[in-house]
Amino acid sequence: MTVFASCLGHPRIGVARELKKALESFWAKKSSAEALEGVASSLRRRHWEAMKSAGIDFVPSNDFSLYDHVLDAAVMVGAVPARYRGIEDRLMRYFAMARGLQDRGAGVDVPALEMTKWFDTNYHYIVPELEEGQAFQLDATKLLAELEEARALGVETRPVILGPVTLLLLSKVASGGKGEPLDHLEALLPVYEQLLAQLAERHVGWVQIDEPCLVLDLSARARQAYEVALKRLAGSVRRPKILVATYFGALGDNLSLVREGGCEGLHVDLVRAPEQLDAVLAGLGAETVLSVGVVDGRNIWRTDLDAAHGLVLRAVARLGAARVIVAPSCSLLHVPVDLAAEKKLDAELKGWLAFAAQKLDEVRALAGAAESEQPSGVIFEEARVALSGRRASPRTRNPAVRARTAAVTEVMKRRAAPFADRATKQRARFQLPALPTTTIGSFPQTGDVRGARAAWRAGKMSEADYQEFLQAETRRCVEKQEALGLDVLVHGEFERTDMVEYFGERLEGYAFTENGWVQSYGSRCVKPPVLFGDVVRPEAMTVEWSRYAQSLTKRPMKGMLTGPVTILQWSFVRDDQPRSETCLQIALAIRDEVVDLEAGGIPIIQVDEPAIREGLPLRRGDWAAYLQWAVDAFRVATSGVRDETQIQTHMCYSEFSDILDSIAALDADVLLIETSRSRMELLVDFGQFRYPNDVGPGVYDIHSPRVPSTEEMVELLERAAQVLPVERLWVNPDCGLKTRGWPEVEGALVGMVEAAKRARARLAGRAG
Ligand SMILES: Nc1nc2c(c(=O)[nH]1)N[C@@H](CNc1ccc(C(=O)N[C@@H](CCC(=O)N[C@@H](CCC(=O)N[C@@H](CCC(=O)O)C(=O)O)C(=O)O)C(=O)O)cc1)CN2
Ligand code: MET
Ligand SMILES: [Zn+2]
Repeated sequence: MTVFASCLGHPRIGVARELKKALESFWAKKSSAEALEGVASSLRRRHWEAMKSAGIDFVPSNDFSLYDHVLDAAVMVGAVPARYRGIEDRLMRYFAMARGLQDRGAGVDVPALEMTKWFDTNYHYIVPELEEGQAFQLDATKLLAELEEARALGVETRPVILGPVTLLLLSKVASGGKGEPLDHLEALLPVYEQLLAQLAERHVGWVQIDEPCLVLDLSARARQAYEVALKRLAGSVRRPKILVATYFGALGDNLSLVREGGCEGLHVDLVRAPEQLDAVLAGLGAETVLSVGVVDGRNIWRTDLDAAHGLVLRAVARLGAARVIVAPSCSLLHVPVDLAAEKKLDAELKGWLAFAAQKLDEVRALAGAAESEQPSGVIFEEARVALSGRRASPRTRNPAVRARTAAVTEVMKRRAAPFADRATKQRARFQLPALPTTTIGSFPQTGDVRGARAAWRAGKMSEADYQEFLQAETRRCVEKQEALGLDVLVHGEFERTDMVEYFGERLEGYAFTENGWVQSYGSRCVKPPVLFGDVVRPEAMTVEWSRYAQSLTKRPMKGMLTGPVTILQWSFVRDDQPRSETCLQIALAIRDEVVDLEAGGIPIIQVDEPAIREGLPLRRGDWAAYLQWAVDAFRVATSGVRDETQIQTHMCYSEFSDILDSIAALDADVLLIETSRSRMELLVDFGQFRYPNDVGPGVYDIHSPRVPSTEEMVELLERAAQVLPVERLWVNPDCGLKTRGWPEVEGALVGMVEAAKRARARLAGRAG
């Protein structure tokens, strides 16, 4: 009997971001739908063949997506809101849901569906929208086409389907609608039953039904939904075998739901939650197959194969080889494609890493060795050598850094004076008008900027020319902001590729990749830097740029840094010590930078923490511990400055009504947050909570090229002024402007400055 190897999902963007390029070229009308489909299909082929030749027995299909797999699932069940239904062309309709569609000539202007974070990852999914009386209808076109496409290549696949309960739990009810998404379960289930029947008709052996919501704290209602849904799926008359896939955490109490459900297989994440193995083995149905996720699908370290093997062996001992499948912990969507594409990483470090291709080899090796007590073979030997090398390496430990984190005191976590006193001094220093205007930091990363950087990297532009180019961009940006009449300026971040990658490149303890791209949303990718050792800041990272920018203007220039929690969250982080420890090391490096900026004459410093909400543990019971160290890290990073130096912070994805006390505990002088898409709903909570410091509620959405009207922005400011004191309000966009073009940015900012003026006049009576 052999143990099978499986993969829950392959990265889809392509090792050279082929999909990104094809999508953007199609959207820019530079290439046809056929060309896009051609690239997509050759990527699918390449990925299937890679998995096949790695010896993976359960190869997924329908894990590919042109934009997002949750959107694919919404389309598959017919959850297409009315405003898109008139769009005839399938592909146009799909992208309209993903990105909105504006065609002035044709008089079409439909906004996109909302987008939000996929669990605690930096991947974003499209939020399905359910209408009142939502009728579902199966549209299995994509799923079946991919199944047959793989078959034509001689690959038999296990299709991946987002499960019905997770689909509903991730959806929202269209605004103005009543009830909650789970109300639609009864209407939705027949679509899944039909789909299963169609797959049975096509002799599909297994399907993978993803139900990651099974690792969350579930309401009674959601538990009941699982009871109903899993039984209904399992009870379908004709269907393939079902593997229920869970990942990103432990099943906990929800395990019984799966057992009662009666599906043939369960996948569990033993990387995030190895401790759940015993409970799962004890609580599994008598014949259920267990897919053990023992290779980390969320990080890039080479697997400790002996430890992973230990877990597999325990499962085999209990269940027998026939009931065990070896797998990565989750879809490989969250890791880069292939380490072999990295030519510049040093050999030692490279030996510590595994990207998707290498992880598949690890899965295969673990499956092959599942029944031997003492696994041997090259890959096990190499893993042992690499791991012991990594454990012993002086590159990962720096005594000075450790001494410094151990010596962090309570005083280092506190500004010298309370906010009220700081605010008085800062007001006297800056003399800003009421409702001061500012931006979040980045200005458009145009083709020119990226092109210059690419040329410089390729050695086609000299260092001096590149620096001069960046200075000219910065100068132009400062001039524009002055002309627009903004009150607090920024330098524009032209020297940065990605905010986190930029800091990773300047800190010791970090490595960075050439091709380590991971999809963030749609065609947008990030290259998370690799944090492998203790973090040291060898020299100032941003001071020269900020000083240069400040030298160009009399208005206050904001220094622009990324906070420790976000740097941690958006990097691939070492797994050999607690994240809290690593975060504190980063915090100290940022603290030094903050202090250097102040010494360099920068009066206001923004320390962004957009990922603080994303890092929140999936289970509520784990929140307090996380929030404690995350808030502490931010405070360590920002408390080294004088009262007169203003600390701002920025957060997008601002669903933090339930962590407002922690947001307040950051004690930033000014908090610039995303609020425009929720029409300031969040601020009501801020008002009720009596959020003590200054707030800049974003007055326009930067995710769309649409230029908002001035009146719209005035209205939002008036709403904000109803719940918070006018004298503590700032005026700013929702987030940075790097993904936008200059024309729309200028249009929007002209309007924003004007909106602030009008709001000042209207609200003058109320300002203290
Ligand atoms: N890390 C991170 N996570 C985040 C965010 C973020 O800003 N950073 N924002 C939120 C939303 N997520 C986002 C993720 C990515 C991008 C984004 O714009 N990514 C860029 C890549 C940015 C980058 O690193 N670009 C490099 C490489 C650019 C490139 O492709 N160069 C071309 C040539 C340049 C040209 O001529 O176009 C090439 O090498 O072929 C650079 O600027 O140098 C993209 O996909 O397009 C935006 C938002 C949440 N998560
Ligand atoms: C994703 S938050 C971005 C903050 C950063 N300062 C910027 O403007 O781009
Ligand atoms: Zn942001």
